[in-house]
Amino acid sequence: MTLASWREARALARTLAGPVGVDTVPLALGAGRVLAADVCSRTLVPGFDTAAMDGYAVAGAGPWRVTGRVLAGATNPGVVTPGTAVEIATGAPVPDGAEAVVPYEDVRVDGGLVDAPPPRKAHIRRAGEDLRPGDVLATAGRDVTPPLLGLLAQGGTDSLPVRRRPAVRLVVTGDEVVDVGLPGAGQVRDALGPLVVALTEQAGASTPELVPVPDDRDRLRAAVAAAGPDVVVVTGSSSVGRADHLHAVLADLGATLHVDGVACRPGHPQLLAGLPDGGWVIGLPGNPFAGLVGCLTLLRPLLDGLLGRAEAPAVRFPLRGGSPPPGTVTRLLPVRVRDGAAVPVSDAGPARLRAAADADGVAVLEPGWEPDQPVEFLRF
Ligand SMILES: Nc1nc2c(c(=O)[nH]1)N[C@H]1C(S)=C(S)[C@@H](COP(=O)(O)OP(=O)(O)OC[C@H]3O[C@@H](n4cnc5c(N)ncnc54)[C@H](O)[C@@H]3O)O[C@H]1N2
Ligand code: MOO
Repeated sequence: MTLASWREARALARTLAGPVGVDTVPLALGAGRVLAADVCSRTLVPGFDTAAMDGYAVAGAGPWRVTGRVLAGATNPGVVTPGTAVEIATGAPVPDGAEAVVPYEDVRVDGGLVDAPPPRKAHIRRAGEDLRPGDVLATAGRDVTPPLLGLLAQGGTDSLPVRRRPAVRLVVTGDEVVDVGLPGAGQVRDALGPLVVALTEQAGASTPELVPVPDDRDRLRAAVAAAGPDVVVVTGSSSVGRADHLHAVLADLGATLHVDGVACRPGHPQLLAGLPDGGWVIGLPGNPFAGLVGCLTLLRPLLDGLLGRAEAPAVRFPLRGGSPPPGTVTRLLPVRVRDGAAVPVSDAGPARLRAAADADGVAVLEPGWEPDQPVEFLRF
């Protein structure tokens, strides 16, 4: 199989998987989920003509005789006629006939009369000026954000149709990999476990089940084949070394390789395969920054597809620095975003995470990119 270009690999990961099923959750638990259907307003907002200031609801020109008071929550705000006013609170329904609310700061009070120059602004929010029944508030595929939750509440929503969180198993391979404390002779601390778990949760999937596996073909096969998850992510074991068993295991399981190596630096030994039972397998290179690149290239787009997430337009910045990638290779470069430009963070070897940890995301330098051209930016 020839190496896929970075963009082809990413597009394939995005489009191969159809969306998972739908959960219905209470509105308050909707943040961070992906909408599975359009949501419409069920009501007028504001629900009634509403005072936007504390002051006096008036009709005609002043002075006005004050005939009453109406506070928020009132159900019968009464009436004003030319020459009369009702004292009113922000959020209260305005009396029939009111043409404007004059804020306290603008009136002179003289006995039972208030006076002010002709109001220049009505300070009345009209019924339905924000939302009307049937207005589409959010479309399927949108991420539910805190402000969207507030808007949906205004529109009378109580529960939300969202995509089920995809289930992920994270298989961390390597005889030398330890998951706590300080590594002993020949050992290395697992850097990909925490990184992939966090990235998976951030993408909207369930917290992955983490399965450490030694460099053993049978143990790896069992961990990949065990039923349950939508996606199995395997770290390490993706290359051609004697202890790299993932290709052999995928062949044993009758998997279809959709991506087997990507023309990018770092992270070329990454793969995406489909299991006969419909599950997906992603192989990430063991070198930690290369593994992170694999997450951005294959894992995050695959989860986006499973979640039915609408594709966000690419974010591009001019790049201050960086050198063109060789030939048909795409280079992924940790960058900070400063003053509208992407600035490389130096010293980003495939095994090193320092630059990525100090960066806001990666810049994508595609084949043919030349200095000072804009680059796509992928935020962490
Ligand atoms: N003959 C070739 N050798 C290698 C090639 C190649 O094309 N031909 N590619 C190199 C590249 S590039 C990478 S990346 C690695 C990928 O190897 P694997 O995915 O098989 O991973 P390992 O060999 O198991 O480990 C590589 C490296 O990363 C360390 N590692 C592994 N897992 C973790 C972890 N969870 N946390 C932190 N560090 C980890 C491991 O100890 C090794 O140092 O292959 C190259 N070789
Ligand atoms: O590309 Mo490897 O994935 O450099 O570390």
